[in-house]
Amino acid sequence: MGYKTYTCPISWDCGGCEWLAVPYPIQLRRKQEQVLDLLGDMASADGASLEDIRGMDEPVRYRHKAATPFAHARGGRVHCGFYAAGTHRIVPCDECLVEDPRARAILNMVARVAERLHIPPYDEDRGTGVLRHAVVRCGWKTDDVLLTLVTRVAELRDERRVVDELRAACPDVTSIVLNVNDRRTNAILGRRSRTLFGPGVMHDELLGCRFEIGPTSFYQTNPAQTEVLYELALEGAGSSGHVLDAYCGTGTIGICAAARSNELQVTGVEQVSSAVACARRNAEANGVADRCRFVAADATSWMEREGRGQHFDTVIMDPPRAGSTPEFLAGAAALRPRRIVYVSCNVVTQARDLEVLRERGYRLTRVAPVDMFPHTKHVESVVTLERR
Ligand SMILES: C[S@@+](CC[C@H](N)C(=O)[O-])C[C@H]1O[C@@H](n2cnc3c(N)ncnc32)[C@H](O)[C@@H]1O
Repeated sequence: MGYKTYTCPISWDCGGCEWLAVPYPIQLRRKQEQVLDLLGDMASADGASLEDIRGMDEPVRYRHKAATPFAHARGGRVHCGFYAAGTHRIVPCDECLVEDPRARAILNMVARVAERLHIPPYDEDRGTGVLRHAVVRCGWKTDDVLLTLVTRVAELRDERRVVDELRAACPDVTSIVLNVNDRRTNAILGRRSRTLFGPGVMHDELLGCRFEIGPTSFYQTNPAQTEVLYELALEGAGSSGHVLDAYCGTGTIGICAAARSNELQVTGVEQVSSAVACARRNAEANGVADRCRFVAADATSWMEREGRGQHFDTVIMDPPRAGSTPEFLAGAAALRPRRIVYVSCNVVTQARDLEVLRERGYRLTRVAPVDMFPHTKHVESVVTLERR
């Protein structure tokens, strides 16, 4: 790919791809250095290998999830796009370099339909209006496109017509869900969802397994690199024994592991109950339900209440950016699994948590950075630890 850079007409305003002007090989080098700074001392003290970051061949169109806020504009227009960096000013966008090309056109079309049908955008200062956000999830290996409309109210006026217009304007959309968020919050999604059209979920495939993903379930936004990330986690999981898949979302890592080896049994723990329901259906769909069990619980409470009495050969953990808790980490180490595989989207919190595991008898054996978000400063890393 050499040292070419990519251009985007709104890159100065949008703030989404803060490293767009930096050639991709240099972005990768910077991310590698970031991981080296944070984990290098631990890795060399433990004799672990710090591998080269795994990047993308062509770092464009990788985001299979896209979202937009909505706001009033002059003359009854509805604005949508990205928030300008550090503000809530909306920068319109016709086409985004890093998104699945279908996604932005659909989001813009939602704004046009809202204008035509006089659906008022949400006013975050006053807490009034209806349409807050729209989120599009596009399948990578499937043609599924799930559109979620996030509204302040539980019912849309003229709901049938809204759906008909959206379907006519966006024939790629295979499902439409209404998600209600009536809280004064920056969080996009609310807790209640209702299907307006189609199955209300999308499907995708990772490492040969098929997954159902609900509108409020976590699903990695870069599926191509997710396969790279999961391969690393599965190598750490081994091919037999009992695996704990903590912070499991819709069960993707554990199910891929179970599908690969009949000798593996999986327990997954996830706090979003609708994601756990998806995980159970996903285990059925992939023929591994007899060896996979999914529990809806806070990972720390589960570890303190139920985990303690169980035997696990491997713990895979993939917590959110804030990382895990000292209690979960202490509990995981007390189970004395042979290996712990820590998948992280925030190496700062990962480094903090790894220190706890090292103090409790584990040593790093492998550090493998992965670039899931080209043109941003974010880096993921998969760290494998073994009991000393
Ligand atoms: C980074 S995602 C990983 C999900 C999954 N491993 C995957 O690759 O799709 C983190 C997951 O942890 C869940 N989560 C966040 N806090 C949690 C907690 N305290 N207990 C259990 N799950 C939690 C989130 O809902 C999310 O599904």
